[in-house]
This record gives sequence, C-alpha cells and structure tokens, in this order.
Amino acid sequence: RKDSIPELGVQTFHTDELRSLMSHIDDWGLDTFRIEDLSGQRPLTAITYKIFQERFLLRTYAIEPHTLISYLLTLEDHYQQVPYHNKAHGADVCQSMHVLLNASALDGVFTELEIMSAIFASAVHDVDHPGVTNQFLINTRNDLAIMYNDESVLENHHLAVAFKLLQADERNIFSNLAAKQIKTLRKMVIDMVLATDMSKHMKLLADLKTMVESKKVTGNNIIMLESYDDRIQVLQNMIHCADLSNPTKPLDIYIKWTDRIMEEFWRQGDKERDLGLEISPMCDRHVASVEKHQVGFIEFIVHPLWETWADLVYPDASAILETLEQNRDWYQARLSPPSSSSSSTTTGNLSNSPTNIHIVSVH
Ligand SMILES: COc1ccc(C2=NN(C3CCN(c4nc(N)nc5ccccc45)CC3)C(=O)[C@@H]3CC=CC[C@H]23)cc1OC
Ligand SMILES: [Mg+2]
Ligand SMILES: [Zn+2]
Repeated sequence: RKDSIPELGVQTFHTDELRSLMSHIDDWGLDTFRIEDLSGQRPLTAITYKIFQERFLLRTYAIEPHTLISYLLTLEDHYQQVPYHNKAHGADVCQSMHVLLNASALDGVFTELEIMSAIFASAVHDVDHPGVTNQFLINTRNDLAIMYNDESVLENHHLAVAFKLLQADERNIFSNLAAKQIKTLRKMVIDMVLATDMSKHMKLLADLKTMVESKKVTGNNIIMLESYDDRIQVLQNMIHCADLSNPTKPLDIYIKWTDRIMEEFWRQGDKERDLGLEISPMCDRHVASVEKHQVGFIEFIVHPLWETWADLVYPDASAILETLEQNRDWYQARLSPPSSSSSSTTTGNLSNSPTNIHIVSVH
C-alpha cells in the first residue's frame, strides 16, 4: 500500500509534543484532553494505537497497521459528540485500563488474548452513546430499549456497533486470529462491556470483596486466578474501575470530567422537563449541587470500589486511593458554607478549578 501511516497513527501539526505526551502512556493521570487537542481530535485512535504498539499486539496477532488504524478511526467516528460519553472518555478508559493491567500483582496473570480483549473492550465500551441513561431510553420507549428489552440497553448497543464495524475486511483487526481465539475474545469483550452497566455495580463489588477475602497469591504476591469466572470477574472489575476512575485522577483533570458529566446529565434533565417526565437524580440544572453529587458519588460508589481493588492488588493502587481521598476532601470542603465571622458567599462556577472561586464577604 502506498499511503504510509504517520508515526503516531494520526495526522498532527504537533508531532514532537504529541510524541512526548504519548511517552507517558503508562502513567496514571495522562492528560487525555491535551492529547485530544494535539492529535487532531483523534485521542482514541492515537492512544489505542500506541497501546497496541507498546504491547506488541500487532506482531503477536499479525494485525496490519492500516487495518488497525482504519478500525480505530471508524470506531472513533461512531462516538457521538455528547458532553461526556464521547471519544475522549473512550480514550481515557482505554488508557486507564492499560495502566491497571500493569499492576505488579497481575504480572503474568493474564494471557496476551485477555489483555488485547481488555484493551479492545475499553476502547469500544461506550461507542455511539447518545448521552442519556438506560432509564431515560426505557422511560421514553426509545427504539434501543425496544431492541434490547430494557436490559443493559446502552451496553448491548455499544457491543453491537463495535462488532458490526469489524465486519468490513479493511477493518477486521482479528482476521488472523484462530476461530477459537475469536470466540474467546468475543465472549470476554461482551462480558466486560456488559459489566460497565452501573446496575451491575453492587454484584460486581460484592463478588470482588469475596475474592479479596479468599485471595490466593504466589510467593511474590501475584494473584492466582484458576477459573474463567475468576479471571473475567477481575477483568470486569478492572473496566468498571477504569470507567469510574475520574475522581482518582489529578484534580484539574477530574474537575473537567465533572463539568462534562454534569452538562450531559443537565441536558437529559432539560429533555425530561420538556417531556413532563420526573427529572432524574443529578439532572436538574436549576438545583445544581455539583459538590454534593461528587461527594456522594465517591462515598457510596467510587471509594468502596477502589478501596476493594486496592486491597486485591495491594500495594499497587495505594497512590490512586490517596488521590481519590484528597479529591473527595476538596469537594467536601466546598460543601459546607465558608466558616467566617462576617457572613460570606461564594460566586462563580463552583465546580471550576480552585482559582476560579471568589469568596466575597457580604455585610
Ligand atoms: C465525574 O463524575 C461522574 C462521572 C460518571 C458518573 C456516572 N454516573 N452513573 C450513575 C452513578 C450512580 N448514580 C446515582 N444515582 C442515584 N440515584 N443516586 C446517587 C447518589 C450518589 C452517587 C450516584 C448516584 C446514577 C448515575 C452512570 O451510570 C454513568 C455511566 C457509567 C459509569 C458512571 C457514570 C457520575 C459522575 O458524577 C456523579
Ligand atoms: Mg457506559
Ligand atoms: Zn464509560
């Protein structure tokens, strides 16, 4: 083929800066937003291509670079332009999964095929997300809810789109895998993406806690996973952790994700208001309590999950848990009215970075 692939997989006017950023692909807290800007709005293609190269997956599975780029560009184009569940989120969860897979407690635990399945599942896990919840699709009798009988409607749709895109020869990155490998990969990807439905959260967490209590490790603290059920359960919790990793990232990055999810929830609330439907939790922009929602999200969902994950892979996720607790304290501090002698009030958009908050004293 004549048209050669650019070094970083995407056309960019900032090759040096993008190359430098991509050299931090193994780091927690990689700035996905910066990569989105430097990659010509192709964060998912740039990040996933880099991870496939870094893990030698193109060589191991005889994947043609053109084919991988063609699949990734098309996949990326099928992420909708919604505030949060867009291609930048897909790229972020993919890179977060890549880092989680590098935990030393998981050294040599997963096969190459399981690793490729996890990276692929993360990259595709929210493709064609319409920016509304499963409950909204069910309540409005959306075609997708009819198609999937109200069960994990979005997650089933993401999977169907991801696998349909593989059917074109020029995009079939798994064309050189053995039939059995394709069968195994397909099952694992389905099991992982279906596990990103928040309605599965409590069961996932309960099973993870049970696994931690009965944890079996080798001499050098590497986890032993005998059955498929144990192996897929850990992979399901990993993609779930990656999907719920925003509050564990550096504060300035976390705040940007919060701004995006709130705008997406508020747009859903606007639709519900217009339709005369009850406005879903956190979706009413006229009763915005962004800080309260973040503290609740961390207290009830994110921290219990990450605390359990940190137990399983101890001590690998300890620093991540530390950042999560600091970020929770930051939002918590913004909750209580500023305690000062003169009554004072805060103005400006509370959920912005700290520098944007002006505390003025009102007499
Ligand atoms: C950065 O900030 C966020 C990022 C993602 C999400 C996400 N939120 N959720 C749900 C989570 C639980 N929710 C709560 N509902 C009810 N009634 N009460 C609650 C009380 C306290 C906390 C949560 C809830 C409903 C929404 C998804 O389903 C998204 C899709 C998949 C993964 C996570 C996403 C939320 C964020 O901040 C709130
Ligand atoms: Mg999802
Ligand atoms: Zn997601």
